[in-house]
Amino acid sequence: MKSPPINKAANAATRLAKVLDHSEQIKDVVEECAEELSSVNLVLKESLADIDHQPEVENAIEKSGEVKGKVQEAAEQLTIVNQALEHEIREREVLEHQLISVRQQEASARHEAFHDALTGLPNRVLFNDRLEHGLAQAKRHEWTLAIMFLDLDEFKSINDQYGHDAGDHVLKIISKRLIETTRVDDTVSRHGGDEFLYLIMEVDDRQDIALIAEKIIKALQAPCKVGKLELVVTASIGISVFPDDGESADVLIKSADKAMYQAKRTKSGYAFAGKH
Ligand SMILES: Nc1nc2c(ncn2[C@@H]2O[C@H](COP(=O)(O)OP(=O)(O)OP(=O)(O)O)[C@@H](O)[C@H]2O)c(=O)[nH]1
Repeated sequence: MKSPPINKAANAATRLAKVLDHSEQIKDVVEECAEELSSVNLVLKESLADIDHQPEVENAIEKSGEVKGKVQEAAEQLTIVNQALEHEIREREVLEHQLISVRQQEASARHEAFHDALTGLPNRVLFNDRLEHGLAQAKRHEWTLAIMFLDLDEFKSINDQYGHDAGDHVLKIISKRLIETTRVDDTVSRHGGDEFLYLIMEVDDRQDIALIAEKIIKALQAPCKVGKLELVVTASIGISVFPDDGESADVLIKSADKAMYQAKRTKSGYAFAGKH
């Protein structure tokens, strides 16, 4: 599986920390070598003082002293390199945290763009996208789809009698129940106010759709508990069916909206668009 960029960046800092660890070990070895060379040279010099003058041995000791100097210098350079590595690791860690925070902000902005702030349901934009996608699939596989336009009845009176906050609370409870009545492949969205739209994928026939509408109406029947209040909210549902009532998203939504008004007028709970 491909790792996401944040993980890759995090791995980069971890890899760099491993390189630093390795480099620190090498520096320790080099420092140890310099110390050993130094003590060996000291012993050699002391021994040489006791014996006859031997220029080759003196030269060798001098050379060894030079080597010790170089090894010491290498150890110092390694210390500088390791400090730079430590600095780089700290910088990367800061960048990684910034990257994670930017990604989280992006994800939350994306969520906000496609969801309703009050209820968390998909919004109009996401619903339209799912509907377009659903219609394309339905055309390809010759499926029947249903669109339901659900509008709460006299919701204004809840706001008027109990206040806007109570109204918000009711909308959240209703939304939760609507989600619970939705199958995985279906979508329920809030179109603003007290209007909700359903996309029901792959239904068999109108009898099937009617059963779903009845299930939704039943789910809404239970009183909504808002503090000490128990508020009963009913809804009217208009239903349009693809392909019978139209081929485009726009036509299907308008037909469902029209059918919803008919259901509201006749207090029938739900009504199908057209005459079938
Ligand atoms: N609490 C709350 N109320 C909202 C929100 N959005 C819209 N409303 C209110 O919802 C009410 C919808 O009222 P109407 O469109 O007149 O519908 P209704 O009262 O349900 O009447 P019918 O649809 O004819 O049954 C209005 O009072 C809006 O102010 C919201 O986010 N929170």
